[in-house]
Amino acid sequence: MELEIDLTYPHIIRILVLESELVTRPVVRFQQTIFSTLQSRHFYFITSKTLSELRSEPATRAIMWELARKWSVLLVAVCVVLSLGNHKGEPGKDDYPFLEYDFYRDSCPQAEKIIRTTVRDLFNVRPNVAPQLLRLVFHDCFIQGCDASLLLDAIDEIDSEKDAPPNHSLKGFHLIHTIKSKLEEVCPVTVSCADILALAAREGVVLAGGPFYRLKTGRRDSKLAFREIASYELPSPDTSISFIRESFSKRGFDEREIVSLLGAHTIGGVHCKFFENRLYDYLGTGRPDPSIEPEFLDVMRSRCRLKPSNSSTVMGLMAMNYEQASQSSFGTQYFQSLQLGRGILHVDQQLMSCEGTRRWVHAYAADRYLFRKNFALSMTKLSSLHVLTPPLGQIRHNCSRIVV
Ligand code: HEM
Ligand SMILES: [Ca+2]
Repeated sequence: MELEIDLTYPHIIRILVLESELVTRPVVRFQQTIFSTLQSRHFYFITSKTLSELRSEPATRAIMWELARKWSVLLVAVCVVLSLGNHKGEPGKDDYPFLEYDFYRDSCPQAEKIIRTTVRDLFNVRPNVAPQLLRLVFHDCFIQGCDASLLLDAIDEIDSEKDAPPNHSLKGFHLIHTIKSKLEEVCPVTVSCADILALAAREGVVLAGGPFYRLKTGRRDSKLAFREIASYELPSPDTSISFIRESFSKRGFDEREIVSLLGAHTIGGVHCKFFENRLYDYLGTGRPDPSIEPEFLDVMRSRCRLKPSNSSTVMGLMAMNYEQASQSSFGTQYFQSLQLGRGILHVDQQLMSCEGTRRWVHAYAADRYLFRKNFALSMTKLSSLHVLTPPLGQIRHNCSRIVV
């Protein structure tokens, strides 16, 4: 067994115990801490806490004690909490076998760093890059997989997905372009746009207070775009819960994962046009959606007045800024709002309308670690859907055009 610690992110301690031979010598040194004999089982912990925060938490202390007792491991720093043991859906080393960790280690060793620092710089100027990137990766991966098909412009044979109605309100394409231009300067035609999208969105999540998740790389870019499929397969904000369940389950997501992914709606903004009908004329009744809590209905109506039409007004999905959407509230506040009938989009509030999803809303509202863990796992899965690997696909030079 081997212990690997990655300190790429200063505020994140990632500890990965890989299955292999039992090692009885000290294997790693971290802040004067020696980790020694470890046995059996595969662990993957992600923590977004600092060492002192970890030490002060009773839950963490209990886990450290449990580990120390069971495996005679001396742990001074460890691990909140992807729960102990292998959880269903937890990424193992054999998941997504066509991709690799650090795929560009030889061909472009600076790639991940360039992506990280560029997103950080952009975020420091305009924090709304984080939700923009996150939404882009969802809209790309949901349609024919994570292949950057979404980024192609309508030229020649390409029927651009950008022209599909559900994609009209997407923003942030220029961010991918900026990152790609920097990468082209150092490693021309090497790093795929699909990898840039996945890694940049992950960066955005971390910057917006969400959890870090590990991503393999090696995705290739598609030579096609799928406007028509995007038009009817991307869920509308007025979708029923049964359609959501069906379309996500076709892509391998269960209710636990669906509810966690919708936690992305903690950050970013929404145009009034996407929920106006709930405020004034729900399903043609001339009345508001009865599931909206009355006080919240007044607030939303005051922000999105019907006349003169205000449908281009944007309000925060959770009406909060990035300081508020910090680690403590990323997700939690979204789920607590749903419990109170304060979901903004119909699709959000729908999570409370059936038992299968409602129980996860309650679970995530009560336990932010559970949410962060499941969100991280679901994002890893979303970011690896139906990837293209050789001999399929290509590496584009410009993310909005195929190489001919
Ligand atoms: C049932 C599925 C979903 C529907 C119907 C839906 C719909 C929407 C709509 C209508 C908006 C507002 C767009 C605007 O006004 O410009 C939005 C925003 C957003 N969505 Fe979703 N969404 C869904 C799932 C997801 C998932 C799975 C993610 C990510 C994992 C996601 C991430 C976001 C983000 C981050 C924003 C804010 C974008 C920004 O501020 O630029 N959504 N979504
Ligand atoms: Ca795609």
